[in-house]
Amino acid sequence: MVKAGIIGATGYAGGELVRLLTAHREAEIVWYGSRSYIDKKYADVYRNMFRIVDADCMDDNMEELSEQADVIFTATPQGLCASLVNEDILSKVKIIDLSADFRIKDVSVYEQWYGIRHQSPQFIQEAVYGLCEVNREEVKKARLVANPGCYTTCSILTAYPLAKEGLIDMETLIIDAKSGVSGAGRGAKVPNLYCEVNESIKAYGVASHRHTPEIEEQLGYAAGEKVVLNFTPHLVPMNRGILVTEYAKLKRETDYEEVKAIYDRYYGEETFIRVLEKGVCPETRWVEGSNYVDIGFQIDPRTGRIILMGAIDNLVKGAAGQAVQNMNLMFGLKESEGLEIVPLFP
Ligand SMILES: NC(=O)C1=CN([C@@H]2O[C@H](COP(=O)(O)OP(=O)(O)OC[C@H]3O[C@@H](n4cnc5c(N)ncnc54)[C@H](OP(=O)(O)O)[C@@H]3O)[C@@H](O)[C@H]2O)C=CC1
Ligand SMILES: CC(=O)N[C@@H](CCC(=O)OP(=O)(O)O)C(=O)O
Repeated sequence: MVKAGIIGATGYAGGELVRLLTAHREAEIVWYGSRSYIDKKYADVYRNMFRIVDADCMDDNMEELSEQADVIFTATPQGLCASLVNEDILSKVKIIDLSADFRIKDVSVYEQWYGIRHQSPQFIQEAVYGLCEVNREEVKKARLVANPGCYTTCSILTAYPLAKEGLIDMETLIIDAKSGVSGAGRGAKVPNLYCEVNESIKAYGVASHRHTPEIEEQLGYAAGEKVVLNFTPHLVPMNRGILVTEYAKLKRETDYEEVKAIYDRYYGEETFIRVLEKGVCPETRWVEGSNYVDIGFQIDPRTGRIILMGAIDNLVKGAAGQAVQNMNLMFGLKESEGLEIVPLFP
């Protein structure tokens, strides 16, 4: 049994980790970390866990937790993991950080976009970017995994095969994304109140969202060139889900069959990536509660562009599900253990 500790178990991403790990046959949770609910019953915070989880919430003492756990998940605000981790801890326990602290290799880019000073830059190079389908072999050997962001997971996986194959002109790539409100976390913020989001859709973080450099860096590795792109997120009145629509000029003439063959070559064997049939567009509702990424595309011969679409559940493949997938890889478990979940409907 893999002993797992969660720092930030009372947040949305941490709560989803609790849900997934509770059903995992090879893992047990030994630490339900919190800041505001220390010594309170976890099931009093999330009542879906009534008679399922009996434990109390604990603090964020990573030193102590590293003596008890084999793996620590940090589902906490930006900067916290970097402020807690040290060599002694990493020599005893593996860490999967759901924040952005170790995702971006250039510390100055991280500090510029996140507006905070990095507390442990010495671990950035070692950290593996935990996009399982792309970095599977590196994840298996890692002791520190940077779990990708929710928008970024969906944006990168949707474009990755075409970027890697050089089929799209990366200078023309534009990513338009929509997210449900749980993407903003559980903390009370006026812009996320019911009356502020219900019956309305808005763009935010225009030309400035912090997922932009993460997407640029990863798609840059795939394309083998520096990538600069427009990424515009939107907040939509639903609980969960991310939908991305990406537009790029094709570098040469192509057709449906060729593009489909590329996607199939990259993702045909992937459990969690479903490339949809011709003419079918991904919808967030068909992946809700699951670790699936649904991908579709359409060539527009009129404009010479291809339009790519991807959908995930931000809390599962966009956060906790991918974190569990990473844990499975790091501990030599079946990659899909605990994640073989059929999406909810309707
Ligand atoms: N929500 C999403 O869809 C996604 C989130 N993420 C990332 O996951 C992380 C968590 O996000 P999310 O769950 O949405 O956020 P929430 O605001 O819902 O939860 C934050 C969690 O961190 C805890 N926490 C806050 N400050 C501290 C602190 N100083 N010390 C210890 N614990 C603290 C909170 O404890 P308490 O509630 O007890 O005060 C809570 O458990 C973030 O880095 C986020 O960027 C990544 C991908 C998707
Ligand atoms: C809807 C919403 O607010 N989404 C969050 C991103 C989700 C996320 O948690 O991403 P990180 O892990 O990179 O922080 C945002 O736009 O900031």
